[in-house]
Amino acid sequence: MQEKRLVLASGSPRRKELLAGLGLSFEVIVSDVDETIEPGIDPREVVQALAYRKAKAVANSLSHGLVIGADTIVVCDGLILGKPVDEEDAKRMLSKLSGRAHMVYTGVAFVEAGGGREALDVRGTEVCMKELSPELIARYVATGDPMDKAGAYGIQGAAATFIPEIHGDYFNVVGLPVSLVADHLIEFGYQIFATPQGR
Ligand SMILES: Cc1cn([C@H]2C[C@H](O)[C@@H](COP(=O)(O)OP(=O)(O)OP(=O)(O)O)O2)c(=O)[nH]c1=O
Repeated sequence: MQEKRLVLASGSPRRKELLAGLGLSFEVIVSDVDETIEPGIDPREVVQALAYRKAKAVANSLSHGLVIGADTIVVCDGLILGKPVDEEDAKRMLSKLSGRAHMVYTGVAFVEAGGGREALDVRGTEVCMKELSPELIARYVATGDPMDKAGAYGIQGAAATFIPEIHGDYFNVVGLPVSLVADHLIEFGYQIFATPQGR
C-alpha cells in the first residue's frame, strides 16, 4: 500500500489522466501562480522555473507529501508560445507553426513539503507540422480545442491530423513526460503500479 502522500499541482485534465496511468494514488491541488516570465531566458529554464513555481506554491501550504508541478511551452524560431489569449492569437500561432518543425518543452518539478528534497527536469520533443491553410486553421480554432493548450493545438485531438512526425516523447507534448516522471518518483521512493487501476 502507498503511504506517502502525492499531490499533483495542476489543473490540467491531461496531466491528471497521464499521472493516473502510473497506478499511484494522488490528490490534485491547484494554486494560482504568476506565469509571467522575463524575456530572454532559455526555454528549458523557463519551463523548469514555472513547474517549480507551481509545485512550490502548493508544497508551501502542506505539512508533508511530495508535490509535482509541470509546465509546457512551444518554441518556434526562438519565440515562446504559451496558451493563446484569444482566437486571433490561436490563428497567429498556428500560422507560425504551419509547414515546419518546432520544439515542445515540458518542465517538471518535485518538491517535498516541509522543507524536504527537490528535483527539477525538462524534456524536449520535436514536432513536425504540415502546411495548414488559413481555412483549415479557422475551422480548427472554431472547435475551441486550441484555447487551453500551448502553441494553440492538442496533438491528442483533431490536431493529430496536422502532425505527420515527432521526434521524442509523445506524452511530453501532451503535458507530462510520463517516463521521466516515473524515474523521479522512483528516486523519491514511490513504487510504480502500487495500486493497480480498474480492479
Ligand atoms: C502542445 C500541447 C499542449 N497541451 C497542453 C498541456 C498543458 O495542459 C497546456 C500548457 O499549459 P500549462 O501552463 O503548461 O498547463 P495548464 O495551465 O494546462 O495546467 P497547470 O498550469 O494547472 O498545470 O497545453 C496539450 O494538451 N496538447 C498539446 O499538443
